[in-house]
Amino acid sequence: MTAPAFPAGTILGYPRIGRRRELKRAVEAYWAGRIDRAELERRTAELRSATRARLIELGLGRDDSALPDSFAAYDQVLDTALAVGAVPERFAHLRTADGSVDVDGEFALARGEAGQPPLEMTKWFDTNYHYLVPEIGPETAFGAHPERLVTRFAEALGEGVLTRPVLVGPVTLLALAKPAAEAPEGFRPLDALERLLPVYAELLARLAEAGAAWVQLDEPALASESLDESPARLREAAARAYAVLGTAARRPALFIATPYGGIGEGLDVLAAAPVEAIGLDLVRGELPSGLDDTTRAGLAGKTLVAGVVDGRNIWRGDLAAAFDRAAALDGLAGSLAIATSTSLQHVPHDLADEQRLDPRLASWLAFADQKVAQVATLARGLADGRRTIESELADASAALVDRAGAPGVRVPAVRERLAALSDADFARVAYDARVEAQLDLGLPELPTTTIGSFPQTGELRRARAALAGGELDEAGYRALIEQEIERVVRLQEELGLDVLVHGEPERNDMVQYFAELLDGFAVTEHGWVQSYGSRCTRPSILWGDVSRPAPMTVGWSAYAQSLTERHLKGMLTGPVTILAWSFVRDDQPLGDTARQVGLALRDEIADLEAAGIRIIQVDEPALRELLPLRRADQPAYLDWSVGAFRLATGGAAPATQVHTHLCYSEFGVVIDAIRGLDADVTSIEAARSRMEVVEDLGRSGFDHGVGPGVYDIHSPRVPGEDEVRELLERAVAEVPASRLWVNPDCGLKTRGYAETVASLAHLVGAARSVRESLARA
Ligand SMILES: CN1c2c(nc(N)[nH]c2=O)NC[C@@H]1CNc1ccc(C(=O)N[C@@H](CCC(=O)N[C@@H](CCC(=O)N[C@@H](CCC(=O)O)C(=O)O)C(=O)O)C(=O)O)cc1
Ligand SMILES: N[C@@H](CCS)C(=O)O
Ligand SMILES: [Zn+2]
Repeated sequence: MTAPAFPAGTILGYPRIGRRRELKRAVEAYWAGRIDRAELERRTAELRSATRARLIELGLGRDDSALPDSFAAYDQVLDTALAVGAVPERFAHLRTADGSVDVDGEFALARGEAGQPPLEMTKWFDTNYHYLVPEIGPETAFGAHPERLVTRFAEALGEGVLTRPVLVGPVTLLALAKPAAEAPEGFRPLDALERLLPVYAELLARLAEAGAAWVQLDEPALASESLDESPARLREAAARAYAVLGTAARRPALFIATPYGGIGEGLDVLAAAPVEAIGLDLVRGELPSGLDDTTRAGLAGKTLVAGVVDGRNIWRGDLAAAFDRAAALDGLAGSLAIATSTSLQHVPHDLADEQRLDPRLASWLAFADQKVAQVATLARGLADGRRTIESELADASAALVDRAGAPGVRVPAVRERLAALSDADFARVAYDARVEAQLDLGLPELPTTTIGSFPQTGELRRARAALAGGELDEAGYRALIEQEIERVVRLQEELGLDVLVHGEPERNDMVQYFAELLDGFAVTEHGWVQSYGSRCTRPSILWGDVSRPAPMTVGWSAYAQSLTERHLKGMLTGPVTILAWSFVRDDQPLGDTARQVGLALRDEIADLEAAGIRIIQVDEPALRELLPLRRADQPAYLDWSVGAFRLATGGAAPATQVHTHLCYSEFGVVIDAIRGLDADVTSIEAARSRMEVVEDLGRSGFDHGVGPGVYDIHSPRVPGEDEVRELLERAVAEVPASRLWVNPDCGLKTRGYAETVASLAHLVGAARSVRESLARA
């Protein structure tokens, strides 16, 4: 086909939450019954319209398919799964008369419904975004449901904007899916590719009919070596998929984007395929080199879309280097375009909204809107020559120089302390000796505990907002938090939990709370980024050397301990997670930064011990998330990440019981790293996957304490006592009871009190009943 011209500059996706979290507010109001469906539709349409207007204002083209339509009410993977009819059998009743699933059905899949747990949720590549895992089996009734895509395309066209619909590509959709419950042993979702392709072809035909000139298919699976399918099989699948889709009778031009890393030989496959544009992540991936003649010939007829503006962080970066990287590709393909390396969904909307950031720091930054403007600048430079954008390039370079020399970026005292570390600082005494030293904790068999947070009530959040706005003073805020801590402690005593927590009511977020108290970080006012569904976080900006000016959690933990005879577990966020969920400086290796955070936490642990806290949990839910997608990079990562955790905890006395907690990921591939953390007890998400991870841990020879989650806290569903007991019995079959803990999958901050109390009562009841049956055996 003769392709329409690809836009000179584009982005792979844009934040959809809204600059004031309009999407969050709309869907949560809908779920709470405060607005009806028509109002929900009205508000989401308004948000999309505002987004289009903004992107055009920032320099993207109105009528050249430069604007991606990357909207999703909950999740883009779920939207694509629904567009191809991949609805799990257990949710078949959600299909409407024409077989599609409407927005209510979509929310039911995402959030579960009575008696039916939701789709599993897990991390999207190495990001803090969570997608819903499609369930695919040989019987999955695929069918094209283009209505939503077409309606949104028409909505934009009605405003005179020619958008570029975005879908997750067929290879990635299947590579990220899990086998449906009823699939036979050994079935792999990618086996369903042949049946799925005609459905994608149908979607493309319908979009072409509606007038779409280009469609973007995201195939990040090609950039990952960490999926269940081998890179070779993924490439083979991509070759087949695009041979079929590329020769479909009626279709828009195809832009295959491959964000999150380099695709290596995947480029040969896409170059050979009958598609019109290929997007490369040139921030994480390499410039193509050593290409053979066939690949060169394939590229000659295509557009190469150079992803040189980093979609993953908020640094303004080296714009001149980005330009040169893109320009180096000139002549390699039929034409060249500029893009972001990934969707901008991982960064906040607009730096201009941040009035309280230090202006010097702000001059080093670029949020989504500034990155769109960077794309437009670079595209102009490619078209009109480098000299036409010389002043923008020079300004960005000057900001980089300013940043390198600014006070706080390199603090001698922090660097000297790091340089003086020795191996001994990274190790505690042997585990067996620690078990001995901890016997006087007097814990029962199968001790019960929670992961840290209790429900974050509206009252707490409002109080924090009032404190920030000056309507509530420090003393009033402290009194409220202490009142909440006391309530949570009493509740846990009544429920009969063995190891108590203070409930984390003082924390806006488990990373931001620490970032606000550590030197080297800045926080934003409006820098929200979608984490999953309607939930957002405000990643902090780690810009300088990190140190701890004062204790951060000791006051709250000591207060909670003073209220009870039981052990109170201190609660910290680990160095890897603090890095993973912040925007981290890019001017030194992550390992160096992680060790600085590790030292600050080490001091906090010493202060908690001095305050009489005997059990301390250091959460590392992001340990798996940061694992590099390329295997060659993984050993170095595992080395520094495990090292930073051990540095944080290595000073703890043998009698102090160190816990860690992991969630939101499949941990099979980092089992050795979990062992390497050498925590006395590891609590780990397990309920949704029915304890699979316990088997993995057993196989790996893991012989420390373990608390596989027996209550899935991601859904408002209250598990029955029998259900919890059954999960516990599975765990007891794999792990000696002497090492087993009983706890939920994760913290309870997103839950309401009613379901929390009921679920914890069942958890304690189930633990008691299993304890009794063990005693009888
Ligand atoms: C454990 N998880 C976390 C991840 N990343 C983090 N950085 N933090 C995490 O905890 N990644 C993996 C998972 C993802 N899970 C979640 C779970 C829950 C949320 C969540 O609930 N987010 C909240 C925002 C939390 C927050 O920062 N709250 C602040 C600000 C509160 C606020 O919005 N205030 C209002 C005013 C008050 C009012 O009237 O109610 C306002 O500003 O408008 C606080 O508590 O002070 C969310 O609402 O989405 C995220 C990730
Ligand atoms: N301590 C944290 C861990 C979440 S991953 C909490 O309970 O919310
Ligand atoms: Zn967790």
